[in-house]
Amino acid sequence: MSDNEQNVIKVPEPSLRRLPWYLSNAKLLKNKGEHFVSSTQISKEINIDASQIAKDLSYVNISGRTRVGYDIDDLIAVLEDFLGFTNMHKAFLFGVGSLGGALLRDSGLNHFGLEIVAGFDVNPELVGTFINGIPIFHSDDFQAKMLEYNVNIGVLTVPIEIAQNITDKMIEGGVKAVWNFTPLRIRVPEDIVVQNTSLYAHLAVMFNRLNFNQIK
Ligand SMILES: NC(=O)c1ccc[n+]([C@@H]2O[C@H](COP(=O)([O-])OP(=O)(O)OC[C@H]3O[C@@H](n4cnc5c(N)ncnc54)[C@H](O)[C@@H]3O)[C@@H](O)[C@H]2O)c1
Repeated sequence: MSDNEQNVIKVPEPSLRRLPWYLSNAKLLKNKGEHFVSSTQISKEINIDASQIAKDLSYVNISGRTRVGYDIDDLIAVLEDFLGFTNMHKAFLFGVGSLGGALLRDSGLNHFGLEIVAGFDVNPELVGTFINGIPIFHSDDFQAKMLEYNVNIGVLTVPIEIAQNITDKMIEGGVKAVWNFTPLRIRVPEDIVVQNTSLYAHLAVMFNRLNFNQIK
């Protein structure tokens, strides 16, 4: 199997969500001077069953050595490559408000393979300015900018009322994946990837567990 084929395997979502944890953990152990890491070691650090870790890592093109485990440098390189963090994926962001502005300021996204190359807004105070070196254009200029930049991801941080409209425009312009931060379940054609992300959903889980622990 070639590396490219390996990368297009449809890995179950729970495994995909865990792989970045293994990556962070491997980096942490490397910084502590370790050269090898086993599933059992990772298991102790992040409290996930060792057999689950071994299964998750079986999706990745790496094999461990009996007793010593995985070479840390290899594990980091293979995970970064598999997760797509080594390829920069260019994106446009729509809605440079509190959340959109914060995402533009977050240089951390670059370490995870996402480079937001431009923001779009309608606010005249924002259009023509830069945040973190990233230019902000008027939404009306989106189509023209699509031809200029090689982008296939759109980050959606506009008010909910216009979320569908902006999504439709993005897709018409050639965007193939939408990272949707709005609470709207946007409708898209089948071949378009949507990732919904909500900080608030995680808060609800935290509050529920907190209340549960308090009455225990
Ligand atoms: N997923 C999360 O965890 C999370 C967290 C915070 C906010 N949100 C959502 O993100 C969205 C933005 O929230 P916010 O607090 O940043 O709002 P905000 O009002 O600060 O920002 C919205 C921005 O969109 C711009 N805008 C309006 N019309 C536009 C258009 N046609 N094209 C491009 N930009 C346009 C506005 O000028 C403004 O700058 C909302 O839908 C909100 O519900 C989600």
